[in-house]
Amino acid sequence: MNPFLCFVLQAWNPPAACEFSRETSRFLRDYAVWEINAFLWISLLTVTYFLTHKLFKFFKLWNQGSKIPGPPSPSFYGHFSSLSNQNLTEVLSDSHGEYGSVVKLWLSPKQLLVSIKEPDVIREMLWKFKDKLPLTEKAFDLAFGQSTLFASSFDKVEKRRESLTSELNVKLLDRANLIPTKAVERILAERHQNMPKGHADRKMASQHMAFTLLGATIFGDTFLAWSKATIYEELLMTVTKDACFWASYSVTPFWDRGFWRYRRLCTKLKCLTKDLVQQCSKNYKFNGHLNVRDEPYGNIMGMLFHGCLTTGGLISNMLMRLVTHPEIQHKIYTEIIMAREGSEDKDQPVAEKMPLLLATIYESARVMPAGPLLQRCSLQHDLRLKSGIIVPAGAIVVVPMQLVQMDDSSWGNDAGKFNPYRFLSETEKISASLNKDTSIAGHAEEPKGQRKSSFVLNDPNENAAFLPFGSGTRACVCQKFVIQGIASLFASLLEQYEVRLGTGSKTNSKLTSTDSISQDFLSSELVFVGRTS
Ligand code: HEM
Repeated sequence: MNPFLCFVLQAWNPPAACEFSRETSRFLRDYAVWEINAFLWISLLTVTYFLTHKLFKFFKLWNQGSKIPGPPSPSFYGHFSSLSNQNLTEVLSDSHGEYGSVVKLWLSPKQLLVSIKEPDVIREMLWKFKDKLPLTEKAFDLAFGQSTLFASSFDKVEKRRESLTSELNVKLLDRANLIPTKAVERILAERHQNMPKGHADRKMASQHMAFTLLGATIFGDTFLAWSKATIYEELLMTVTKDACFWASYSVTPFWDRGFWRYRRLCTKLKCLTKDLVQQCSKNYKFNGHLNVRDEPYGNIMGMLFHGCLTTGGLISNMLMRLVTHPEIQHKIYTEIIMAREGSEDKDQPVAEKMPLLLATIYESARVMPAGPLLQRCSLQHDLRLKSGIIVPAGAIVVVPMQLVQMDDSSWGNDAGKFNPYRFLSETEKISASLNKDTSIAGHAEEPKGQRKSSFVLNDPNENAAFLPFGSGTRACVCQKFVIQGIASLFASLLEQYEVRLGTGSKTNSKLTSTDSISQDFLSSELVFVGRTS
């Protein structure tokens, strides 16, 4: 009989009180032993289930991973140690060369990396795989707080992605066209103040331009008058620089003083963001992205960080290409002047009328993508690709951007050269009066005096290997908006200034050709020479 029932029945027999107290203590002891045993059994079963499940997942990953082609693991710990010495893109390039378009590498016994190089398989994967690596979400959460835009799981970001896409690409697109003029004026005025001779460090100047451009477009004119913008920019960059480091701890390092110092900087950044939003809401009626009642500040800070880093990178790369290809810079300038003359509203350049400028932006994004890899993972399910390869749940799937965007089979023999004309189609018109030479270095010149070549811009996304903004379910929501903003920025900038390389700039001595896309500037000082001076 159940000991508890015995206890209840005996409690109804008052004469046996002494016997009863002995019985009671025995009962309580038995009951405690019984409870402890039950608890131990349940714990044992739970731990066994948990470990078996982990072991099962581990063997499944090994089994399915071993069916994907790739170099053999140098040790039980995988390729990770060799990757730290060698560049990951180089290792992937060698592996793809030897094992085909889908290859695997073991990063650790439990971490499988699958790299895909074939554009059609990449498109398929980027549509099917909807989750991103949890580490990215952890870093964003730590630095900026909860975000519904940069979370790992697609379910968490789906709704906010949709609303932001329509907001940015419709309502803010007009502003992206208008604001840059004011932003550029502000940027150049600041630069004149700080550097009277027009000199500027390329990377710093690009980051600042991106920050001002994004801030002014997202927050309106008030941003340009905000007194704390400089501190905010510095703090944003400091906080984001260390986010991945602190997020890489599997147990939050509460014992580390550095961690608490970092947390204090994050709180300061959040306070400044609140201040900015409050300042701006006095002048604008915000909905969607700045309606802080239902929008976490994490989204705003995350957008500013990602936007500044990527847009700054693209602006910097554009400047580098323009100074090393002055003939293209000159042609873009001519294009801007012609677009201005043809436009009814002289203050508003129309980006569509500047195909060469747009093509130069696309080509700059192709030759130097914002990051080395596009990453995805499937948190729950295995995924079968059309080729028959099964990518097990939990594997990290990557696209090596440099390899895909420089591949001869997708871009032709000149894939390794900077050539914006690859995004343009030529339409020939006979013209005796206009006699402009539209060729660039490496292109056949046309007989002068008879023809005028004009160009139309092709849709760069027609080429499946064009991926600077990603593709598929988690693609960047701002492609249209960013391209428009950068085109307007450069239209204003190049109309007023010619950009040249400063005398203090040092290029990588191993690479001498100006056509080499991998040419790197160890330090690059730019000079902005006023067109009217
Ligand atoms: C030159 C500028 C930019 C580049 C090159 C760029 C590039 C990218 C890339 C490569 C991704 C990942 C796509 C993928 O995995 O398929 C991404 C995601 C994203 N981008 Fe951008 N981006 C730029 C600017 C911006 C700006 C200005 C904003 C917003 C203000 C923005 C918002 C986002 C968002 C919200 C995502 C996350 C989408 C998700 O996880 O679902 N991007 N971007």
